[in-house]
This record gives sequence, C-alpha cells and structure tokens, in this order.
Amino acid sequence: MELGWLLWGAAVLLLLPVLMELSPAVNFALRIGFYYLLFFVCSALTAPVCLLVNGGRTVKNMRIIKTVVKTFKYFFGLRFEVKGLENFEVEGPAIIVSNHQSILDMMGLMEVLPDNCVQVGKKELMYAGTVGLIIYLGGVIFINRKSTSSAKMVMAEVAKTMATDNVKVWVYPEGTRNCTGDLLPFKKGAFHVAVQAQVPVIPVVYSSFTTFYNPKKNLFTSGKIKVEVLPPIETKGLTSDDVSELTDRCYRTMRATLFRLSGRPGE
Ligand SMILES: CCCCC/C=C\C/C=C\CCCCCCCC(=O)SCCNC(=O)CCNC(=O)[C@H](O)C(C)(C)COP(=O)(O)OP(=O)(O)OC[C@H]1O[C@@H](n2cnc3c(N)ncnc32)[C@H](O)[C@@H]1OP(=O)(O)O
Ligand SMILES: CCCCCCCC/C=C\CCCCCCCC(=O)OC[C@@H](O)COP(=O)(O)O
Repeated sequence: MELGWLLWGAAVLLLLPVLMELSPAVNFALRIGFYYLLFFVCSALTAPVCLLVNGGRTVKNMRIIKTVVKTFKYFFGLRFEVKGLENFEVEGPAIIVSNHQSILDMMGLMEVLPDNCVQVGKKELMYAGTVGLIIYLGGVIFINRKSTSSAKMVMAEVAKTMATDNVKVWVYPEGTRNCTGDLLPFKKGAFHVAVQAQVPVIPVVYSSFTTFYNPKKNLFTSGKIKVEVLPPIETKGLTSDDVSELTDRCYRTMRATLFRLSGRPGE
C-alpha cells in the first residue's frame, strides 16, 4: 500500500513540471491555489502571534501581517519598483486610495503599507476562514456594499474616529477588483470621508498586471509591478459639494499615472 502511494507521489512530482508547461490552466491553478494556501496557512499561524503580541484587534497587528505577506512575492517571482513613499509622510491621518486589480493586490498593499493604516473591506471577507480572522485582528473596517446607507454610516464613523485614533485608512475606490488595465469609475465614499475628516487624500497607483496575470487566459507568471505614491491632495476647506470634483480629479490623476506606469498611451 505504502509503495503504491510512494510511486504515485513520485509520478506526480515528475509529471508536474511537464503538466505545468503543457497546460497553462494547470500552471495557473497551482500558482493561484498555492497563493490561497499561503493566505490560509500563514493567517492561521500569524493570528496567535498577533493575539500574543498585541492582545487582540489593533492596527499594530498590521506590522506583523505586513512582515509575513512581504515574503509572498518571492514565491511567485514578483518584484516591486516603488516611488514616492515620502508622500505618505503627512502629519496625522489621511485617506489612501489605490487601484484594485486582483487578490494579488494584497502583496502590493503590504509592500508599501505605512504604519497605523487600516483598510476598508467588503464584509464578506470576515467569513474567509483564517484570513477573515487575521484581517479582523488587523483592524480592517468592514462595509456592506449592498447597503449604501449602512456603508455610509460606517464610513461616517471612520471620519469621526480616524483623527482620535490617528490612523490612515486605505480604500479601493473602484469598489471591486478590475484587471482590465484601466480604472472603473470611482465610488465617492473615500472622498466623503476625507472631506468630513478634513484629511488629505493620498493616491497610490499600481501598474497593470495584464502582462503577467490574467485569469481569463490562465496567465500567472513572474513580473514587475511599478508602484507610485502620488502627492497628497488637501481637503481642508472643502465641503460635501466639492466631493464630486475631488473624486474626478483623483480619478484623472490616477488613470494618467496608471497608463504611464503600464506603458499604455494616454487617451
Ligand atoms: C499573515 C497572512 C495574511 C494573509 C492575508 C493577507 C492580507 C490581508 C490582510 C490585511 C489587508 C486586508 C485588505 C482587504 C481589502 C479588501 C478590499 C475590498 O474589499 S474592496 C471592496 C470594498 N470597498 C469599497 O467598496 C470601497 C469603495 N466604496 C465606497 O466608498 C462607496 O462609496 C460606498 C460607501 C460603499 C457606497 O457605495 P455606493 O455603491 O452607493 O457608491 P456611491 O459612491 O455611488 O454613493 C452613492 C451616493 O452616496 C453618496 N455617498 C457615498 N459615500 C458617502 C459617505 N461616506 N457620506 C456621504 N455620502 C456618501 C455618494 O456621493 C452618492 O451620492 P451622489 O451620487 O448624489 O453623489
Ligand atoms: C487547504 C487550502 C485552503 C484554502 C482555503 C481558502 C481560505 C481563504 C483564503 C483566502 C481568502 C481570500 C481573501 C483574502 C483577502 C483578499 C482581498 C481581496 O482582494 O478581496 C477582494 C475584494 O477586494 C473585492 O472583491 P470583489 O472583486 O468585489 O469580488
């Protein structure tokens, strides 16, 4: 019996590289499956450490999470080329907004995440097993995208507490993943919070993943991701009447940067 399993295991190990070469679908499934497995296992191992070191749900756990997640890029041959980190050095809280292409964004997020920064995430993530636990412990703010009123209430609360807690809040204004190489129209919540809290908006742009990652084409290879942190956009003196213009300005700046970083001609 054992010999049978041994032979079977050896055959799979020998065949795997061939299978991965022959079938992009196998290669994609194995790589993305390994990514989920890393999430799942590392979350299970990191949660007790967060509880031991920091005692519970606190943004301080993001330092531990960041240290672990920053190692993931080496497993997938991904490199980050970062510019503008000095733009995070604003006095006090800020709203950070970035484009959102894929679950791989978690590596890009942790590559540049400043201290004392929590993220806004869809509440469904709370139920993602051990990952839900670790993002809860990291202080992630959960919103119900299906209920604008409740999401607005949560965001209004964020606007009130981010000053006292002195935290930055990272929001993906597209509101969903989008791996097309362009930006979806921006939701306005992040910009309402920035104006309500009178804190700057700091745009962050990641170059397009399409050269190395496309689930529809079973493409997932190694690659370089350019990241640019843009200068903060002040909101002091702005009111809710200015939110649409602020959103549009941020959208245009980020879209032009996305095209530049991705080597795509601007429109
Ligand atoms: C150790 C191993 C670890 C392994 C794990 C590794 C890493 C994980 C660890 C940590 C990191 C976790 C990070 C998780 C990130 C997850 C990211 C996501 O889930 S993205 C999806 C969720 N995010 C969002 O949706 C944010 C963007 N959405 C918004 O801000 C929306 O505006 C909204 C608040 C949800 C409302 O949604 P709606 O569709 O109604 O959007 P509109 O913007 O069109 O608003 C309609 C209307 O309301 C006005 N409005 C909006 N917001 C507000 C507000 N806050 N106050 C007042 N008014 C508001 C808006 O202006 C519109 O009105 P009008 O058209 O008249 O202007
Ligand atoms: C033994 C194998 C174990 C594997 C079991 C898997 C257990 C769960 C593992 C990983 C869960 C993935 C969630 C990690 C957080 C990723 C953040 C993210 O990118 O979420 C997507 C969200 O922004 C937008 O969602 P939509 O694009 O609107 O949809």
